[in-house]
Amino acid sequence: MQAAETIVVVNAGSSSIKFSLYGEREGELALLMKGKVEKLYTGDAYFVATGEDGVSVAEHRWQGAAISHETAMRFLFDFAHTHLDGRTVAAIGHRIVHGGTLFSAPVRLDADVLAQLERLIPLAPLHQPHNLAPVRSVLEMAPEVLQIGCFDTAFHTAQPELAQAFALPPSITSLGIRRYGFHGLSYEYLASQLPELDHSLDKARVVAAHLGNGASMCAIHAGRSVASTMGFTAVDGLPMGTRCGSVDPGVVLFLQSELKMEQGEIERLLYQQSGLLGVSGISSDMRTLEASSDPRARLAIDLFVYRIGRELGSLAAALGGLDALVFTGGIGENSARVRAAVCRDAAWLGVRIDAAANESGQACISAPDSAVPVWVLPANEELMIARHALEMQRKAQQKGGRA
Ligand SMILES: Nc1ncnc2c1ncn2[C@@H]1O[C@H](COP(=O)(O)OP(=O)(O)O)[C@@H](O)[C@H]1O
Ligand SMILES: CC(=O)OP(=O)(O)O
Ligand SMILES: [Mg+2]
Repeated sequence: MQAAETIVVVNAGSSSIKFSLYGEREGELALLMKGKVEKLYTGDAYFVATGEDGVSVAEHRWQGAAISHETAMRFLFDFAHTHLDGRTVAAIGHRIVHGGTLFSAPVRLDADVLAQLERLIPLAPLHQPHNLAPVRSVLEMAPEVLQIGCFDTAFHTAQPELAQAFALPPSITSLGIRRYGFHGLSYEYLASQLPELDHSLDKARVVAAHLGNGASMCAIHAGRSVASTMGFTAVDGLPMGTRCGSVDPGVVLFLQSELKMEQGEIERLLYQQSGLLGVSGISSDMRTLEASSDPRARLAIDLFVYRIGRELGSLAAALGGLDALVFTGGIGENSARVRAAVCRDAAWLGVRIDAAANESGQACISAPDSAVPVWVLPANEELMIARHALEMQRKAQQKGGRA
């Protein structure tokens, strides 16, 4: 990458869109600017961008109007475009939630790849359409721009066969109906950071909890994914902001056969009307629930914590032990209450936290006598995407140079 070039990163989550601009300094990626639109669809969305010194450079609020991914994306593209500071775009790195069976590593996004990824929209309806829409817009407006897709599923392709399998006949499994796992860019980033915090963690058995609007947990052994709570789709596993997490598949059959619900209604129920929102009837947002004295808000948080505890036991079993526990994501990074409750329930694993360190937001929140160190690390899917995009851009340049 040249000094006057930048890598643009776009990360469309279910309730937020994040973007970053990276330059290169002395061979290393350097963050120039980042921003995000949060609380999409709530009527309370806001945008904030910060410069390389972390100081706010712009803010915007959409009071009253429920902002969609499309509106937020258009706003962010305009914003990024006017803040390129004369730099040209070396590559755009996109987070793509589902890579299916075809994509297990970053890939150049062209019309053919895009068509293959669009077929996966039903497997990630809250994400894939919003991940792909900006790719298509750029392909139409500026087809010469290098666009790189980085997949949430890719990190989990290292999992053993058993961890990826459903107990279904091979005729079904062979269609790609198996467990994939998501939030892989976040876990890949954590796996790259942990040995920097403590070098003994490079071989460790770690359970990482990415708790955001989408929430999952991952068992990581020596930096590789071993098991995850999410499966074929990102609706599996933990309850989330609006997603139900694991339910007995018999529930879906019952909704269909006895309640006569249509496929679209069932999808809306499981993806958009369940989880924290469905249980509380109040909000999908943990901040709102924590501020509420309504017993239904309490119940939603309790169920969230209970299910994290159950999955922690299951993932520790998949690892054959537990050497570290890590929290990340909007809730994992910011909710001392959720972390304290999860760690209280994990006392049987020897987990003990330092209440003051937890409340004050330290990186290491375990007590000195905890059998398992507990870390809180900010998610940085954008940096992971930028690393992949830079590597792909260098390869493309070498290839171009040889041609
Ligand atoms: N200070 C906080 N305390 C508790 N929860 C928080 C706090 N800040 C953010 N959150 C929660 O984080 C969640 C959003 O997580 P985030 O990772 O940003 O979302 P996404 O999955 O869309 O990327 C919301 O439930 C929000 O309430
Ligand atoms: C996969 C997923 O649930 O992503 P997010 O947390 O960004 O919604
Ligand atoms: Mg996210």
